[in-house]
Amino acid sequence: MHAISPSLRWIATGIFLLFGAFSAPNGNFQLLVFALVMVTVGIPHGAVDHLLASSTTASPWKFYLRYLGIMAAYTLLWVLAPLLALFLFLFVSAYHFGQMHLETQAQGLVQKITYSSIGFGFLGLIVFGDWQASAALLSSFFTLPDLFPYRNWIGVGSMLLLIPLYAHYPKNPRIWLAISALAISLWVLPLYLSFALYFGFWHSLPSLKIEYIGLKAKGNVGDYTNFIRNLLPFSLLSLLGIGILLVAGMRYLEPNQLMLLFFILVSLITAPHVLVMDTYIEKEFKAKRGRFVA
Ligand SMILES: CC1=C(/C=C/C(C)=C/C=C/C(C)=C/C=C/C=C(C)/C=C/C=C(C)/C=C/C2=C(C)CCCC2(C)C)C(C)(C)CCC1
Repeated sequence: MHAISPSLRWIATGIFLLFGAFSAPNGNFQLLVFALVMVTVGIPHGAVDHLLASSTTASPWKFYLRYLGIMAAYTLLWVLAPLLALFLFLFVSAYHFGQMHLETQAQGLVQKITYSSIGFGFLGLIVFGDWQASAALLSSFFTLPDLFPYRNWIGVGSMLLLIPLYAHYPKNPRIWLAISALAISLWVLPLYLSFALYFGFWHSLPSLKIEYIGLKAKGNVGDYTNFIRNLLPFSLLSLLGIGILLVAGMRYLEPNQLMLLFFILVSLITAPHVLVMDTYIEKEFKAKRGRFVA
């Protein structure tokens, strides 16, 4: 996995751009690619959180109670204050995305702001690159201001938020080119392809690589097959839970509302997952300088 994933990311980027060019109007095709990516790498990348946390948590039961407790609290927040829950989801996601690009220790506030800036940069390009689709999704539940006229400026702002990532690699044109190519791809692709490309190949796959290397070094998993076997139980459980709720929702909700429900359900597992990864990265990468996985 270590050797193949960098080139795999670029092959995926090329294929997604071809998909985008030839299938843009076909919403079903986009959704199929999106679903495939979520099922194969998106959801599974969080499914070994219990193994990653095993070195920092005294008892497994404490871990599961805390994990499920955070999910329950976040569900309550969506019910009581949906807008706050959405903003929190965006902030937490941005921090987590940025952190996984740099894999550095968060030395204080500046580093945490750096992570968030990078994450918001990529999220901004994904969400505002196809604002029509994003707005349709969000406005199925929230009242939105008309941001379409500002879309290009927000795109420029998102690129500026990526400056800390460029600055992290002074005089490294190869990495700068990689960041720029990814940013442009995310901006031009339709929403679901853009999100699937970034989340699947630039976040989940590199995260799985980090998880595999770390767990193998500690003897918690064996070869790839054993790692995949460890990913299966909680991936299947989560997919089953999400699947049941989406199928139940199909009776009452419009397609865009269902899609938003999907993101809401993902946000529930995102909250504890980000905490586990934060603790893990802080501990494991103390001595290392970060790197942009290109
Ligand atoms: C271990 C465990 C488990 C499992 C877990 C898992 C499986 C996890 C996963 C995790 C995950 C899987 C995570 C994820 C993350 C994600 C993210 C972070 C995302 C983000 C996104 C966003 C932010 C979006 C945005 C948007 C768009 C794109 C469009 C428009 C709209 C909106 C704005 C929403 C269980 C629970 C069973 C049990 C206990 C233990």
